[in-house]
Amino acid sequence: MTTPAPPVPPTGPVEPVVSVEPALLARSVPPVLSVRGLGVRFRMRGGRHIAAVTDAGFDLAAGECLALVGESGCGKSVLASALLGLLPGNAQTTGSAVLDGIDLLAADERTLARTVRGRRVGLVPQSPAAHLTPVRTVRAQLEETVRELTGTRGREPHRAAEAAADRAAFPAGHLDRYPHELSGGLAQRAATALALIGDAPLLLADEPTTGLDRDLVDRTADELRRHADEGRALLLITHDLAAAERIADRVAVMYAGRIVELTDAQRFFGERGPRHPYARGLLDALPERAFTPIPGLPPELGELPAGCAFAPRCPRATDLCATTPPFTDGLACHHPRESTDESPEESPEERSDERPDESAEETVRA
Ligand SMILES: Nc1ncnc2c1ncn2[C@@H]1O[C@H](COP(=O)(O)OP(=O)(O)OP(=O)(O)O)[C@@H](O)[C@H]1O
Repeated sequence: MTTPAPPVPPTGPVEPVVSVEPALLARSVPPVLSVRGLGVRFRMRGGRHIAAVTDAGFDLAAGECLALVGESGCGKSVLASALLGLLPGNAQTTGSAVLDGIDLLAADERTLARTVRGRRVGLVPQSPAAHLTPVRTVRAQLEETVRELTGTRGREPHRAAEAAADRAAFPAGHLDRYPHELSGGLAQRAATALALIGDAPLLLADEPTTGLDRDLVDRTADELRRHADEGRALLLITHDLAAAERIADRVAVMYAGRIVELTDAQRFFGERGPRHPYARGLLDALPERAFTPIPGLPPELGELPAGCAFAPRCPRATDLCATTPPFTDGLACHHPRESTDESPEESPEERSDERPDESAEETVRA
């Protein structure tokens, strides 16, 4: 049985901690993580394949938060699992993901277990209850992780465990509880504390704010942002666009296994907005914006249509969309929108004439 979440001390209004500077700074230093042409396919019975991730590429620098957003089932968690070497046996990967000189896709299990997970890459998992060891208290798990990662003994693991719990807004009074005695929100915070404890240079946070109320969402998001501000890289996988807006420097939008747009968070959430019609649709679907859902459903990843997978739902689709748009200038779309561009009838040539010079923006593919 789970116990209800205890009252958490009010944190008061917290100012958003996002700024443009980290993104600009991030691009001037070598990336912590460099992903190129990442693909994950699952072999299924009868020779079928599910293309969960296709040709994903991005760099992530120290001090930077990249939010990976997109509808359920588009491949976000599979991408994170690939980076940690946690894919099931029926998965095949292509491409590379280099962190600190190690290609995470090619590394053997021993390397991943001993030098990557927890030490170089911390994970806030999507299902914290499954991630926590059921027969150990939260404190025991935190202290054990400190001992394992740092080799410290004596009082230090005790101190570090309590500090990590505090950073993740996990109440000290609950540290001696077992996972089954925690609410979903508390289990989430315990898993966040575990992920923060190793101070890994790369933190993957897969839906870290699920099950939290808005105050705790903000507090957790700000703690993750602080992790980045201290010089680490943060990949935030989330449905929560408000959390992404609060802390992300850049936003990568995924649709049917592909990153279709990668842009500055300021542009994405600001007046200019994203250029991909799907990314626009995600924002327009928000209750605080137009509250207009995107018509239709995403395709089955085992039966992707030829060309642009979003075309069947896209108001701007033309015959050209039967071919896969290349990913250039942070975008994979034959008919992108600009902030001043409201007319779907306008020709792509006319629109490209109006396009502002974005040569400074990162091109994802190598
Ligand atoms: N072991 C597996 N075998 C076959 N298909 C899988 C396997 N694991 C995941 N998939 C498929 O890969 C696709 C992407 O799943 P993924 O969990 O990455 O989506 P997501 O974007 O993280 O969604 P959500 O936001 O709901 O977590 C889904 O269609 C899922 O069914």
